[in-house]
Amino acid sequence: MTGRRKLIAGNWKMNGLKAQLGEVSAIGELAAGRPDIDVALFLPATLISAAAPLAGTVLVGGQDCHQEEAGAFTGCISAPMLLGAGAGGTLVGHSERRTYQHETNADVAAKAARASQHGLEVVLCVGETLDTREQGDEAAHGWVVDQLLASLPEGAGSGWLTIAYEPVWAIGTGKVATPAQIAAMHGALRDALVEALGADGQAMRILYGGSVSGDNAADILHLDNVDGALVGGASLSAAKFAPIIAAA
Ligand SMILES: O=C(CO)COP(=O)(O)O
Repeated sequence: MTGRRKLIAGNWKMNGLKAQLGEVSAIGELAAGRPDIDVALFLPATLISAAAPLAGTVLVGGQDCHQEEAGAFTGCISAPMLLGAGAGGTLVGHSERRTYQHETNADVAAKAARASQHGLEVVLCVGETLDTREQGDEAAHGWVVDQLLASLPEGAGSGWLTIAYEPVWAIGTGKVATPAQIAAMHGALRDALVEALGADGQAMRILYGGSVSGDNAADILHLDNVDGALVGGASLSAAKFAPIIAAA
């Protein structure tokens, strides 16, 4: 036993209208049946205030927050706004934001620090592209460890921060990393966290994400140093999310 509670988290990305709120209630019911694990849903900001009262014990979060407290940043959402809408957490550094919004490691660290100042739980995402993976496992480990260390906020702590390893080539592609690839990367990330944070690095959760489904969840969730999953497509419906929660 590691002492780390499993976290099964869904990321709805740019999906979800009010008509889908029934899925949040249904996922809340699934979570009520598993008090031994944590369940979270990272929803579009437009749904947070309506979803929070329906979610039961599920932590409802945003998918990004701006590093500044407030100001002239049209279209952006601040940590206090997420909190005010009823969120208990946020993702930062998802590869889609690193790619399409050009977020840097320094941005990601600043976003995480700001979110934690406001008491939000944070899931910080890292992961390599196919080009990097094709340079070999050692190169991929080194690259992702460097990305993690450069994205870690000041005062990183296992009480509020979770890491998610999401290989970019496995996101939305149906190409899940092999159990051996996942175990090796999570081991490398664990070693880096322990070196950077000591005992707290041992206590910090590391999730896997990338084409997780009911079919592969059990094989992934029982690997050493895999403390849960960050699930995209299969979190959009309670029916598809249920077997992943059951596998935890
Ligand atoms: O990016 C992901 C979760 O943040 C993974 O998405 P998929 O599960 O759809 O591959």
